[in-house]
Amino acid sequence: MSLNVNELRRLSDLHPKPRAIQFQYGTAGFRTVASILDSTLFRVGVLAALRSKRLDGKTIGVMVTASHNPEADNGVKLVDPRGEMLENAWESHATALANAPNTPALIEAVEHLVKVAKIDLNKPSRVVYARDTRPSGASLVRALEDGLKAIGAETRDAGVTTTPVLHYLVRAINTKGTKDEYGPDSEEGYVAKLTAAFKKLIAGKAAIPLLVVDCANGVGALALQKFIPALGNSITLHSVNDDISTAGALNNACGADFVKTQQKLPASLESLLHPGQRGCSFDGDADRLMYFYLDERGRFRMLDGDKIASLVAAFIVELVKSAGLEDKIKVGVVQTAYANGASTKYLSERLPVKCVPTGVKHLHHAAEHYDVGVYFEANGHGTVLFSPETQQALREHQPAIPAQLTALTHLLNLNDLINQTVGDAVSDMLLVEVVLAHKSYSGVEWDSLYVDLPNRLVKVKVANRNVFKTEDAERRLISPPTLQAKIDELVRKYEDGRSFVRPSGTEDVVRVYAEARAKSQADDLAFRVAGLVYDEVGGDPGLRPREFL
Ligand SMILES: CC(=O)N[C@H]1[C@@H](OP(=O)(O)O)O[C@H](CO)[C@@H](O)[C@@H]1O
Ligand SMILES: [Mg+2]
Repeated sequence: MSLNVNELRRLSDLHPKPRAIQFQYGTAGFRTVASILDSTLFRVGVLAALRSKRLDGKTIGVMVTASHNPEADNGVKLVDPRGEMLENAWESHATALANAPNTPALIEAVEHLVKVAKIDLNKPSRVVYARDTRPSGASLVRALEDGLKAIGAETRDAGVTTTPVLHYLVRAINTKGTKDEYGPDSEEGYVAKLTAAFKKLIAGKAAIPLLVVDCANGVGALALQKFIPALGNSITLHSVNDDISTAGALNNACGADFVKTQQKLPASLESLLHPGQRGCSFDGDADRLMYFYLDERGRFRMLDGDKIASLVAAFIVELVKSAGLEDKIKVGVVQTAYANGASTKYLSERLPVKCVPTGVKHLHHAAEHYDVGVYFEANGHGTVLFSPETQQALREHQPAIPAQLTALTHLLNLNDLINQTVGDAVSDMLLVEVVLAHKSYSGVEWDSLYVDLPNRLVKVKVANRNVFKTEDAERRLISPPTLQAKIDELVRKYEDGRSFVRPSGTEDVVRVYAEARAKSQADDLAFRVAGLVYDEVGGDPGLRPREFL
C-alpha cells in the first residue's frame, strides 16, 4: 500500500496553513490561539495515523485541549500506546509537518517521514481522540478527523472528556485481553475501576467531611457528575465552578492554575468554605489538582503538588513497611526545581528524591526508575507509578501476619485507584482523601508536615529566550555566560535563599523563581534576579518593569 497522495492533497487543501506562523510541539504539545490551529490539527491527524502504523497498529491518542489557558486558546497533544506522552523524536516530526508551508510541502514532508521513520504503510492504523469543553474544540476535531481520514486510520471518538481519561483509554485499549489489562476501555469502566478501589480503601474509616471541588468551569465538571453517583455515600463532593456553557467562564478566576499562581481562594468559593474546611481545584482539562483549606482564623492555606507528593509518598512508604516489603520495594520521589525547598528537605530525609527538568515527560520517565515512583510538579500535576515488577511482587507476596495482609490489600487497591498514565485530578483527589482518612488528618495536620518557604515566580519578557541555556535539571544557567555567577552572588545574601532562571517551554518568556526565609525576601530576590536577566540581554531601559530591582 502506498500513500493516497490525491486524498491527502484534497483534504490538506481544505486546511491551509496560516502564513508567517511557526508552530512548535513543546512540553504541552501545540498550544496557541484556537483560530490559527486548523491546519495543525489536520496535520496532527496525519501524524497520529502514521505513528500508529509505525507501532504496528497500536492505538495512539490525540487530546484537543489547552488546559488552564484562556478559553480562546486551544491545543493538541499526542498520547503514545501505554498512555504516556509522545516519544521525544516524534516531537520534531510533529513540528516539521505543522510548519510545511503548503500542501505540496506537506506531502513531501509526509513522504520524508515515512522514509526516515521506516513506516510500513500496509500496517493498520488506530487512533482514539477526545477534546475538552472549549467552544473551538468541535471544529478542530473535524480538522483532526480529516487528517486521520487522509491516511485511512480506524478512529474512535471519545467525545468531550478529561485529558487523563483519554490517556487511560489509550492504555486500556492497547492492553485489552492481555495479562496487563489496564481496565475496561470505556469512561464508565474508568469510573467504576477508580470508585471500587476508593470504596475498598476507605471501608471502616470515619465518615469523610464534605469536600468542595472547584472544576474551573471545565471538563472536570462533567467527570465529577459521573463520579458523584458512582461514589454514593462514600464521600460527599460539592461541585462548584461547574458551568461549562457560559462563554468566557473556563479557567476564569478559578481552577488549579489560578489558585497556584495567585496563591488565593477563587472568589466564587469564599462564601462556601468555612474555617477548617478543605477544598480543591482542578485545572481546565482536569489533569492538575490543588488543595487548600481555611485555618481557624479563616486564612487561606494552599496545599500544592509538593504537599500532595509528601503526603502520598510517606503513606506508601508506611504501607510497604507494614506489608513486610521494605526490602523488595523502594519508593522514590521525582520533583522539578520549582518544588518548594522545604518539601525537598522533608522528603530527602525520608526517601530518595530526584530533580529533573520541567515537564511531565521528564518526571514520568524518572519515576519509572523506582519500584514505586511518586512524582508531582508543584503546580499539582502528578501521579504514582508502580513498576511491573512491583505489581507482580504485590500479587505474589504471602503475608506472614494479618496486619501485613491489610497493608498489602491497601497497596493493591492504590494500584487500581491511581491513574498511572498521567496526572489525574479526580484520581489524585480520591488518593488524597484516602490518605487523609487513614491518617485522620484535616488540612491542618497535613499542612504541618513541613512549612513552605515563601516564594515568588516572575516572568521576564526578552527578545530571544533561546539564549538562556541551563544545566543541572534547570537549576543553573550556562548561557548567557556570566549571569549565573551574578545570581549566585545575590542569592548568598538571603537566608535560605534559592533562585533559578529558565526559558519557559510553553510561553515566550523567561521564568525567574526565588524562595527565601521571609516573603518580602523572596519577592526582593525574585525581582532583583529578574532585573539582572532583563539588563543582561539588553532589555529596553524605557520598558523595564518598575518592580524589577
Ligand atoms: C513553572 C510552571 O508551572 N511551569 C509549567 C509550564 O511550563 P513552562 O516550561 O514553565 O512554561 O507548563 C508546563 C506544561 O503544562 C508544566 O509542566 C510546567 O510545570
Ligand atoms: Mg492541564
